[in-house]
Amino acid sequence: MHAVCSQTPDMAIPFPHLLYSETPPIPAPLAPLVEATTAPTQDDLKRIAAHRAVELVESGMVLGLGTGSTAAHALDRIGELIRRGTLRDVVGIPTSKKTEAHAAAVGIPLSDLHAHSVVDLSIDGADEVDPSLNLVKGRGGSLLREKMIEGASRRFVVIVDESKMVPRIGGSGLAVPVEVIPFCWGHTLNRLRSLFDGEPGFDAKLRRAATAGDGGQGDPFVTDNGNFIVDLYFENGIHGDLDLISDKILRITGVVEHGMFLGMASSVIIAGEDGVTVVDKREVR
Ligand SMILES: O=C(CO)[C@H](O)[C@H](O)COP(=O)(O)O
Repeated sequence: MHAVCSQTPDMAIPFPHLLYSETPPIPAPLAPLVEATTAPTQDDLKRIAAHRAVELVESGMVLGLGTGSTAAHALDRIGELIRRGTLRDVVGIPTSKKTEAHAAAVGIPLSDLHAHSVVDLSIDGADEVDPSLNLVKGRGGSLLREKMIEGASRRFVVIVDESKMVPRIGGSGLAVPVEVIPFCWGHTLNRLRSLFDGEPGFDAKLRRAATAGDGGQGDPFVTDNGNFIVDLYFENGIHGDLDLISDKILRITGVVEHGMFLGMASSVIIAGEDGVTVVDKREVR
């Protein structure tokens, strides 16, 4: 722990009864998504979920463009449909600089929340999804812009492969990210740690930029907003009232936002080896 303030330091789908199908409003995919004879890879499943979500995109829409390897498939598909002339007059609001560059490269016209304070449809991936459609997002580091844009959306559709479904968020052994300002980040980290004092197996760590050979002690990872990320680790997931826990985290001065997206998803599209399941917010607790 740094004492000095420094600015540079395969599970079953649990909702089979909620499965419904939609009538595709757009032409079929240009090429087969998966060779029929081989089992789909995880990336195939991500693409299948993404293409299913893009079926919801209509001409004239303002779109929230997600970040990550699953959302990237949606960007490619939207770009493809724009180039074919199937989609017209759509604009996309990117949730990260990486997405901005990708969207521009595939020909999606870009905008922002200044010009469009209401977004028609956002499509994005997630790191974890619980049975109530609460999410963990931000392991790619884009949680703040994602939460702003997806929170401004009439409809927020989450796209995942089935490995992202968990009984309890924070329980997959991976981090729940919290974006913090660089100033005195160690102090903010300690305050986050004391919030979860007594939680068995809890840990909080500053995220470092991935640099080969530095033993994980390299420069801090810096978000698109110039902030740092503190990753929270829970041994058995986050227990208790998630809204209350969210409020407690956000009340710490120095915290900008966290990666729990509670009650925000309108629906989740889950691609698995046995097919696609769509779970709608209205059908869960
Ligand atoms: O929240 C995110 C980025 O901040 C991503 O949506 C999340 O990490 C999922 O990524 P992937 O689709 O690559 O698994």
